[in-house]
Amino acid sequence: MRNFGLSIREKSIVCIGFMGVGKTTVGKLLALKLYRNFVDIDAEIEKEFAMAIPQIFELYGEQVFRAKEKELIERYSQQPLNIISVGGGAFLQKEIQDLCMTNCIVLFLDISWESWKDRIHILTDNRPLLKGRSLEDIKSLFLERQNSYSLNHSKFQIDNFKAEEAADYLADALKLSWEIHAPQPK
Ligand SMILES: Nc1ncnc2c1ncn2[C@@H]1O[C@H](COP(=O)(O)OP(=O)(O)OP(=O)(O)O)[C@@H](O)[C@H]1O
Ligand SMILES: O=C(O)C1=C[C@@H](O)[C@@H](O)[C@H](O)C1
Ligand SMILES: [Mg+2]
Repeated sequence: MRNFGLSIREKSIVCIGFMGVGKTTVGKLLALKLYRNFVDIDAEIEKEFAMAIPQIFELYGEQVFRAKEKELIERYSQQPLNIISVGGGAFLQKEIQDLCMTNCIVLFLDISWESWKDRIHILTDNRPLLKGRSLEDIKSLFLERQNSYSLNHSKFQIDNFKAEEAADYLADALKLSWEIHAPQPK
């Protein structure tokens, strides 16, 4: 699909960041606030395979998962007016970075390691890349991954925000940028 000519207001918004920072939770709330369609790429992958992510990894392997992740992001990133939450590993693929940076507004949701590690107990079950790994190992992954998220249009530090507050913060920032970029009357 070609989307030449989409204005900044029409472009889809993509939430990136490490596993568990709140892309799905905050993205869903943001979509409600902006009256947009919400797409969670992990959930779409699960629908396509009709199974949960840990089973996809186990049965088909990570490469197959990554190929489907790219295919779906390619589709949704070229549509207008979506709020898209991608998985924590999506930006490891350069093609995905390029697709999102070109077609969408990319928001990096960030929290510090100190805040993140308090969440670990609610995350490990559904995330195969966390399961069975030591805290030290996970910290290394957390730090390694930061480089892939450095390509973005805006970064939001959301450590101290509840999900609802984080969504307000993002919505306010987006509305402000849309006002700034609004066409001026002649
Ligand atoms: N702002 C927040 N404050 C506290 N807990 C939060 C916040 N945002 C999300 N959570 C909780 O953290 C957990 C992970 O959130 P979520 O699934 O949205 O992360 P994610 O970034 O989409 O992760 P993934 O990359 O694995 O898809 C959930 O249990 C959610 O309720
Ligand atoms: O960070 C990652 O590599 C992943 C994050 C999750 O959102 C899922 O996409 C999957 O568990 C892999
Ligand atoms: Mg998610």
